[in-house]
Amino acid sequence: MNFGSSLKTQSAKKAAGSTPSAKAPLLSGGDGFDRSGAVTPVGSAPPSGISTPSKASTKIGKRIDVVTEYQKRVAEKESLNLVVIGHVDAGKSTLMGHLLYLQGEVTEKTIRKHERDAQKIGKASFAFAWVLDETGEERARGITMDVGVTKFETEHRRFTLLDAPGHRDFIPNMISGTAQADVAILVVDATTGEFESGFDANGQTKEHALLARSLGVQQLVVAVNKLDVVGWSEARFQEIVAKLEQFLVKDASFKKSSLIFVPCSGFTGENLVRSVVETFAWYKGPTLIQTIDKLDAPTRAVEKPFRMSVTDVFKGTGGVSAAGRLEAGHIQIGEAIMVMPGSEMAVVKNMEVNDEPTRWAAAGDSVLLTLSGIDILQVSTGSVLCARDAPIPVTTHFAAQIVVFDVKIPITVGFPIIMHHQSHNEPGVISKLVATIDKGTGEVVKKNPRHLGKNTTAMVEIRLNGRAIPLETFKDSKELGRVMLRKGGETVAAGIVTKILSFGS
Ligand SMILES: Nc1nc2c(ncn2[C@@H]2O[C@H](COP(=O)(O)OP(=O)(O)OP(=O)(O)O)[C@@H](O)[C@H]2O)c(=O)[nH]1
Repeated sequence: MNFGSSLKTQSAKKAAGSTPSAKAPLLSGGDGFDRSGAVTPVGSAPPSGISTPSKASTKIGKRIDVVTEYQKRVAEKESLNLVVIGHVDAGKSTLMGHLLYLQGEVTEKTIRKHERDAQKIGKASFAFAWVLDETGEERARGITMDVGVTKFETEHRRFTLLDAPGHRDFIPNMISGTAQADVAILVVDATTGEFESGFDANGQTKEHALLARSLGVQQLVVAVNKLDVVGWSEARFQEIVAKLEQFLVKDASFKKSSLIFVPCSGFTGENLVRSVVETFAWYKGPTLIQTIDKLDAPTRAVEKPFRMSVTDVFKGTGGVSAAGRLEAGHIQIGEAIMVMPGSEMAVVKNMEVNDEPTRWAAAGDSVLLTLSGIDILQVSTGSVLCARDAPIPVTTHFAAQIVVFDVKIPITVGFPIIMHHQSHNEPGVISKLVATIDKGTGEVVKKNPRHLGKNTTAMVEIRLNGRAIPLETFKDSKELGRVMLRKGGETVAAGIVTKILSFGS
């Protein structure tokens, strides 16, 4: 069984660093889910030891009208979750580390220290990447493994930045990170031969772009990076734009109007915040920072029942700390919530959004909650925290509409898969091929097909082999109703959940 990745905010990293063995999956020796069978009926009183909102031991204060507060906050500045994706070594961490430095989020002193330390281990060129690649192993290997989470602001937007790993071994982490994102920067290396190897069948450029689109990312900024290596060549930039645009529009279904190509160098900093190199004068468009400052924030499901998918759990001061993103609804200190699977109750004792203490959070926010009245074994990466009167369904059997990727072997009944959903990845099978569908009209082309080939859209049923996981239909939740199907380290299909066929607890 695999638990997928954990996304770590800076506070989560600090706390997890101080108690490394406290992460739920490690402590539980399994999945961390309660298998005692203890199920609390919806709407009933929480088990003893758990405070209801009115009796909570924590200082609750006045109840906040979160929807009004949220609207005020949005009017001031929109918040967006931004994931940085792309082939291994395309320069994702360097680009974003440099951008954070130029935006004043990282001090000169820190960069100089990274430069000295990186030089000592023969990796001088990684100084900016170390802003985001914080672990010893990531620095020693010169690759991102976990998804680094940090925050920064532009003139009109607040960003939560997710730096995804490019190496194919860490695609589950990349999926987990991208599932949290509203918009993406796809970084490609313009170096001769490097763009091509990232773009070919074994490269991650195409797979990351397809995954991002399938996970709901609609706006994509393509950073055509390392242009310093090719003498700021306009011809090279245009060549890459032409190849990528065709793929992104035709195969990955991005709207042409939602794609923006920005030439730059993450290493020299050219065109991140400003443009100074004379040989680059052919480019008259916006800088990277101007581009992302104009990205649109999606409409958030603030008024739907509360849902938060947990990406990291650790023992914090004063309770169990759960990091993740609010997919829907809102939450405030003192409120009781339900953890699914397991139907365990807990009370929100404290919270942080983007490392700042706060009293409330709403859909779209990356949050760190401190929960009281619950054991760490009952919450794990992949759990969904819910409104206690509207818990998320938990299932091992569901129907989905899928799009088949570039598969070598056609999909047949019994086809084994690893299903990725948020931070979960669970083994299962495609248990039924219901029908093939016309992608354009949605009409059934063929009932009970015997196999599904490349680019087919189809209705299928999926059965998980093990535990039940929290899942919603796409109709109920655009965020929690998407799945990715992988096999042998390759993505074979992406889909949306259309019907839950069995219910667990
Ligand atoms: N010349 C040049 N080198 C760059 C540029 N951007 C990154 N590099 C170098 O490329 C190497 C890889 O950079 P990273 O930022 O670690 O790449 P990454 O895409 O984050 O790598 P993964 O997360 O492991 O996939 C480092 O040696 C960087 O210094 C650039 O714009 N120009």
